[in-house]
Amino acid sequence: MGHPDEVDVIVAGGGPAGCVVAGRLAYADPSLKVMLIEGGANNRDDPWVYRPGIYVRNMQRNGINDKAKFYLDTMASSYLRGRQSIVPCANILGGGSSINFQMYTRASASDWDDFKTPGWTAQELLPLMKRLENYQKPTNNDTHGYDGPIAISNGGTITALAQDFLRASDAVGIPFSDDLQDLDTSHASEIWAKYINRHTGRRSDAATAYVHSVMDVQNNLYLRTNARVSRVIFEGTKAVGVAYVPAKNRGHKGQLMETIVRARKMVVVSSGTLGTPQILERSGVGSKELMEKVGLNCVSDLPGVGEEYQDHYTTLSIYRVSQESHTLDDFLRGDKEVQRELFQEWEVSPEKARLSSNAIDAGFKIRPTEAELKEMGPEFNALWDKYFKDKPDKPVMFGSIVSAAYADHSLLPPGKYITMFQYLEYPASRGKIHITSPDPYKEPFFDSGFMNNKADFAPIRWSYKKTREIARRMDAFRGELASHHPHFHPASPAACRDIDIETAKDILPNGFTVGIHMGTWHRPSEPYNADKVHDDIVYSEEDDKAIDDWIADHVETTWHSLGTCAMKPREEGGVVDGRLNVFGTQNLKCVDLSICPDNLGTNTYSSALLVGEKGADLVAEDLGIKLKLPHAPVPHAPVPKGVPATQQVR
Ligand SMILES: Cc1cc2nc3c(=O)[nH]c(=O)nc-3n(C[C@H](O)[C@H](O)[C@H](O)COP(=O)(O)OP(=O)(O)OC[C@H]3O[C@@H](n4cnc5c(N)ncnc54)[C@H](O)[C@@H]3O)c2cc1C
Repeated sequence: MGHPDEVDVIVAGGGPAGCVVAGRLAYADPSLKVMLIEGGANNRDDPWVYRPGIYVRNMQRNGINDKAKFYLDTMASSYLRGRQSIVPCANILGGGSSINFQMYTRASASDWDDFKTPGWTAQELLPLMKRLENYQKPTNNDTHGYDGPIAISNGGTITALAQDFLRASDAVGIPFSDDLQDLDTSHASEIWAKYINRHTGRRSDAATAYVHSVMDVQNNLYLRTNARVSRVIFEGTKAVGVAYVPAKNRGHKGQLMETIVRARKMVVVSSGTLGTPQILERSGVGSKELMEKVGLNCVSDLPGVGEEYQDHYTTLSIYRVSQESHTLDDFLRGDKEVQRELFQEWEVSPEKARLSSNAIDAGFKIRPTEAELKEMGPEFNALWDKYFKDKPDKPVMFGSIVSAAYADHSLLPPGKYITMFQYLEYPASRGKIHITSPDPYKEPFFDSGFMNNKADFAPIRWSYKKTREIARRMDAFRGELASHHPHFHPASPAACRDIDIETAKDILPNGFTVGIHMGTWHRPSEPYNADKVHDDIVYSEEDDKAIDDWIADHVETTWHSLGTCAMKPREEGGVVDGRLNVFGTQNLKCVDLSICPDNLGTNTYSSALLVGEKGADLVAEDLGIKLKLPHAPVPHAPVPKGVPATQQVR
C-alpha cells in the first residue's frame, strides 16, 4: 500500500525527540494517522547500529558510511588558530541514538530550572524522566524509572581499567559515587552507565524503542525514510503540511522532486539542532532580512532562528597502558583474529560479550576548588560568579576514560592505549547556522563558534591537567602518547614522557631501534614504578600557553548540539513558547534539542528523549488525547528460555 498524502500529524525528522513524539502519539490513539519523515535510512535490523562496540565506525567519512552528515565551519576561525571545525550529525532513523557513543548521563536539576519556563522545571519533568527509562542498575535514589522503553545498564562488560581510573581519581580528590546521574551530584566519579540492554546486549536506540515497537502492533504510524523535508507548507500562517525531496539529488538535471503531504492537525519539526532551523528558514520562518536575501516570503519574522548554537567541547589525550591491559585497540585496528573472536562472542552470548559495551566504563564530573579557581584567570572567574557559584549541582567539566585509543589507528604506533576525554559542559561561546538558498540540497552557512569566548580555555586547560594526573596514578599507565598531547618545550618539567622502555621492549622484542638515544627526539621513559608516590606536575606560563594552543588546534564537538530555536520570549530572540509552538504560526511545533534556551550539562541523548516526552504530552493535550503508559513492548526484548541468543532479535 502506498502512503497516504494526508495524515493527522506529521513529524519531520526521526531523531530521539521525533521518534518519541511519533511513537507515543500513534500508540495513544490507533485512529490517529501519524507520519514520521526521516532524511536518513531505516535503522531496523542494521547490525552496524545494534552492536554497541562498533560505534566508532559511524564516524568514518569515506563515501560509504552515510549514517552521519558532516557540517564544516564555512569560515576559518581565528579562535581556532585558523582551523575550520567539523560537527558530525546523525543521518539515520533514530538520529543520534543510532550512532552515538551510548554514554548515559543526565542534566543537573538547575539546568532545567534555568529554562525559566512554567512546566519545564526539574521537579515537573521528573515523572517524564522516569517514564522513559528501563533502568537496569541498582540505585539508592528515586529518580530513575523501570518500565520505560529505553534500557540503561553497564553493558556486557567493564574493563579493569575503569576500576584503576576510579582509584586514581580518588587520589586526586574526586570521590567515588554510586550514582552521579541523580540530578544533583556535581563532583565525583562513577562507573558510567550505557544505553545498552543488558538482556540482549543491544544498543537502546529511540527508533527501536518508540517507533518499531508501535509499527509491530498497529498500522497508523507511517514511516518515510531517505526523505528530506524541504519546507513546511502554510496557508497564511497555519501549517498544513510539508514538502519533502529524495535524500540525494539524483533526479533528471538536478530538478527538485518534491512530494507534498498534508497534515490535518499538526506539523512537528524535529530535525535536530542543525536541521530544524534550516527547515524553518526554507519555510519562511526566520529573520525577515535573510528571507529577503534568499528570495523567500516571510511567514513569521523570527531573527532568533539559527542563532545561539551551542555544543559541549572536547579535547582528548591518549596514554599508553600495559600490554596486560584489556583494551579494544586490536579490534579497532582491524586484527582479523581478534575481530572474529569478538564478533563470534557477541553472536553466541551478546548479553555478556565484550562488544556489548562502548569501552567507556568510567568517568567523573568536577568543580574547581578555591585554589584551582584562582589559577583559572579573570574571564572564567567572571563566568563562575555569574553561572556556577550559586548552583552547586552544576559540574564545570566531565571526564571519561575509553579503554582504547579513540583515534585513527593507522596513524598510531603499535601498543595498547587509553583515551581521556575532557568535556566542557557549559561553554560561553556561541555559533550559528543559516540557509544560503531555498534549495534543500545547498550547504548552509555554519559557524560552530567554538572557543569564541576566552572564558572557555581555562576549564579545559584545568581538566587536561587533572586527567593527566589521574592517568599517571593508574597501575596500567605506561607513558604519554606524546603526539596526542600539548607540545611542551622539551626542557620543561611538564614535557610528556612517552612509552617506558620495558613496555617498548615488550611490544617490539626484536626491534633494533628500541632504546636508542638520539637527544630529546628518541628517548623512552624510565621503567614504570607502581610504588611511586606522585607529586602534581608544575606548569609554567609557557606550558599553559602550549596547552591553550593545543586546545585551539584540537578542540572538537561532543556532538551535543543545541539551542538554535530557543524556547524563550519572542522579544529576547525566542522561537518557540513554553508549549513549543513556533511564534507567529499555528499548528506548528519544534520538538528537539534546538529548543533549549541554555546549555544542559550532560551527554544529551537523555535530554533529547525528555524533550520528546514533553513534546508528546503537549501535542496530546492539544489534540485532546491521552498517552498510553507503559509504551508498546520493545521488539528485541529477550525471549526467556531455550532460544539461542541470535534468535532473540524479535
Ligand atoms: C556521534 C555522536 C555521538 C554521541 N554520543 C552521545 C552519547 O554517548 N551519549 C549521549 O547521551 N548523547 C550522545 N550524542 C548526542 C545525542 O545523540 C543527541 O543529542 C540526540 O540524538 C539529539 O536528538 P535530536 O532529536 O535533537 O536530534 P538528532 O539526533 O540530530 O535527530 C535529528 C534527525 O532528523 C533528521 N533530519 C535532519 N534534517 C532533516 C530533514 N530536512 N528532513 C528529514 N529528516 C531530517 C536527521 O537525519 C536525524 O535523524 C551523540 C551524538 C552523535 C552524533
